[in-house]
Parts: sequence; structure tokens; C-alpha cells
Amino acid sequence: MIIGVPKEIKNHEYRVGMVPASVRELVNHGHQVFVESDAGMGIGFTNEDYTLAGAEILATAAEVFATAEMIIKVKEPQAVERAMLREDQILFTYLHLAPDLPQTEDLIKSKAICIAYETVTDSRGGLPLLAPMSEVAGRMSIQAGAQALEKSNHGRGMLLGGVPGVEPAKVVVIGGGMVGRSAAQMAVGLGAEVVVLDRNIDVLRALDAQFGNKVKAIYSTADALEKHVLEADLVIGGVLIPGAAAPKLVTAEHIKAMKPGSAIVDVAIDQGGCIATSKATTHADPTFIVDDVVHYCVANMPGAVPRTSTFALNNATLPFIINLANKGYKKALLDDANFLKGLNVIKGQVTYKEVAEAFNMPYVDPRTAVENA
Ligand SMILES: NC(=O)C1=CN([C@@H]2O[C@H](COP(=O)(O)OP(=O)(O)OC[C@H]3O[C@@H](n4cnc5c(N)ncnc54)[C@H](O)[C@@H]3O)[C@@H](O)[C@H]2O)C=CC1
Ligand SMILES: CC(=O)C(=O)O
Ligand SMILES: [Mg+2]
Repeated sequence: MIIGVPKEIKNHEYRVGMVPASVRELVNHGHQVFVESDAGMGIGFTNEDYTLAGAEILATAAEVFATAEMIIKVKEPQAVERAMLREDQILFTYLHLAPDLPQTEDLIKSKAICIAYETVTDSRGGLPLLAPMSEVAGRMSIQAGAQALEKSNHGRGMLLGGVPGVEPAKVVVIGGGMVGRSAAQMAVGLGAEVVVLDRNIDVLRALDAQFGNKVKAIYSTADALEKHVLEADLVIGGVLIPGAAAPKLVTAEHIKAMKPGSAIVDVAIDQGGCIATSKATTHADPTFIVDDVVHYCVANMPGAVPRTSTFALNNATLPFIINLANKGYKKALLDDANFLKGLNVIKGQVTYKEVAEAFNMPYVDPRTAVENA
């Protein structure tokens, strides 16, 4: 198969779809890989590193899109990239469609085969291609929150861990999955008071087993959520209903009633955010203030640590990329029900229920869609 890796173009996004070691694996399997010039420069990989791994370098994204049968990216395709997709081309990347009508419409129009990293599942009910970036973003959320609490950033002027004789900050994490657990780990490490809310009791049990009495693992009712959010110095939003727009659990009234100078980091912003006052921001301008609460809502947080993130992402995506290339998308998807969950749009049809529901569009069963493609 001919595989293309364009340079990422989202604001301050330096991750890349494939590192040279991944290219070498694909080439060893008999595939051809075309990489856009300087695609890996942001993490220290030169064009020569890629050619030594067996790739060919193309000068522009337009040439990569025109040449490749399968495009491997990191972030959802931006409008100019979507315009370059064509019928039957495979796109394998993060998509986050449910909160993004323009992208969904463009992918439908393209008639491409669009497989989202974030909805691929595993046999234990996990999200193996989202998990590594959630670990990064969860850990980063505490760094971002700590900065937001600094006075010069309009925060309350609090150190997360306090000092001897002074209380630590209260960190409230909504959602105890990959993001939530990683955030809790960092917040505990810094000495904050940590509460995690989730509505899955097994998740609460796992938190209890991991952190003991260093984390209060609380069942997430509207009542519990309101109590802890109003007491919080820092709120981390990490809920997910896979593939769906995030539920707005923290309301504008909650934000009004929070302490002046408190902060929120809405990691779930890539699915639209779980805080009513959130709107997506960029690494160039990551925060804004609503009712004296500092909001950090960067939708590509792992892009700030692209070296760590690219390796972590590639470790997870490589076996799936190899499968797609070796077997073709039909066999790769039909052989693996968990991989098939990644298919969101194919040849103009929406094959992910929550996306179809979000936009009142017809839903087509993915297996049927692939079999008929
Ligand atoms: N902004 C960014 O750069 C990044 C954002 N993310 C996003 O972070 C979000 C969380 O991802 P993961 O932790 O991997 O998901 P996950 O599936 O591991 O965890 C989500 C948790 O939310 C819980 N939950 C669902 N509804 C809830 C409710 N009403 N109250 C409390 N808990 C509830 C679930 O039980 C689950 O434990 C996703 O939207 C993901 O796309 C992930 C990586 C980077
Ligand atoms: C998951 C996601 O949105 C990211 O890694 O940027
Ligand atoms: Mg207030």
C-alpha cells in the first residue's frame, strides 16, 4: 500500500503520524511511505532520518494527499486537508466528530474511509488509541492548572501542595478514566487535596486501590459534583462517553459560584467540553476568564510535549497501521470488531451512532457499510 504522512498544521502541533522507526516497519512489510518534507522536524527527526528508514520525501501536503492510498495523521484534518481527501482514500487519525459538524460534513462529502483513533476499542472495554494521549493530557492538566492558579495568570495565587502550616489546594477531577487517573497521580504527587468523581463504581474501586486515602473517590451525582466543584481551587474535566459530545456537567451557574481566581482545565474539550463555559483554545493563547474563573481548554494538549506524545501514540497505532496496510481496510476492519468501532464515516455514510445522533444524520451499521463498499 502507498502510505502518506503529512506535516501537522494545527496551532503548535508538532506531533507526527509516524516516526522513522514506524516507517521502517511498514517498508519492511513491503509498503511505500511518502512523508511531507520536515514533517518530523518539530520532534527532531530530519528528512534524512525518514529516508534512511525507507521513506520518500515529498515537498508539499498536496503531493502527499495526491499520492497516498492511506493518510496517517495525528489531529483531525483541517479544512484545507479535508479538501484534499478523495473517494476511497483511507484516513486514520483522531477525528472527534460529534462536536464538529463542518468536519463531519466534509468527510461525508469526501467519500473517504475515515477511521478515528479515539473510538477504536479493546477487549477490556478500553480505548487503546486514545489512552496514551489521555495519559499525557491528564498529567499535563495539573501543570496547566498549577500555572493557571498563579496570580500573574489571574489565578487565586495558590501553590497546589501548599507549604507546612498552609492548606494545599483542592483539586476536583471529573471522570476517573485515563485522564482522571493520570491527573490524580500528578496532583497527589504535588501534595494537593484530591477528589475524583466518576459514575462507574469499578473506576472508583480502582482509584481507591491505587491511591488509598490520598484520593477521595466519590460517586458522581449532580449533588456531589456541585458540592465539590464549588469547593474546588482547580477543576479538571475528564469525562467521556466514547464518540459522543461530552455532557455539560459543570454549568454556567456553577462557574459563577466558584471562588474568584479558581481554575478549570477542560481536557474533554476535544469532544466539546464538559463545562458549559468552555470553548476550545490553542497553545498560543491557552486561557480565558469567565466570571473570575481561569479556563484552560486546549484541544491538543499532548502537542505541547510532542516527542513524548508521538512515541506514545505510535507505539499504540503502529499495529493497526500495519494491519490496514497488509490486509486492506475491508479485511482489517471486518476481522476485528474492536477495530471496526473506529470507523466513523465511509463513502459518505456515518457509521458511528453517537455522531449520527449528534447531527440527526442517518446511521449505517459499520459492518454492512464495509461489506457493501
Ligand atoms: N484536550 C486534549 O488534548 C485531550 C483530550 N482528551 C479527552 O479527554 C477525555 C477523557 O478521556 P479518557 O480519560 O481517555 O476517557 P476514559 O473513557 O478513560 O474516562 C472517562 C471517564 O468518564 C466517566 N464518566 C462518564 N460520564 C460521567 C459523569 N456523568 N460523571 C462522572 N464521570 C463520568 C467514565 O465513567 C470514565 O471513567 C476525552 O474526551 C478525550 O478525548 C484526551 C487526550 C488529549
Ligand atoms: C486525543 C487528542 O485530542 C489529542 O491527542 O490531541
Ligand atoms: Mg465566581
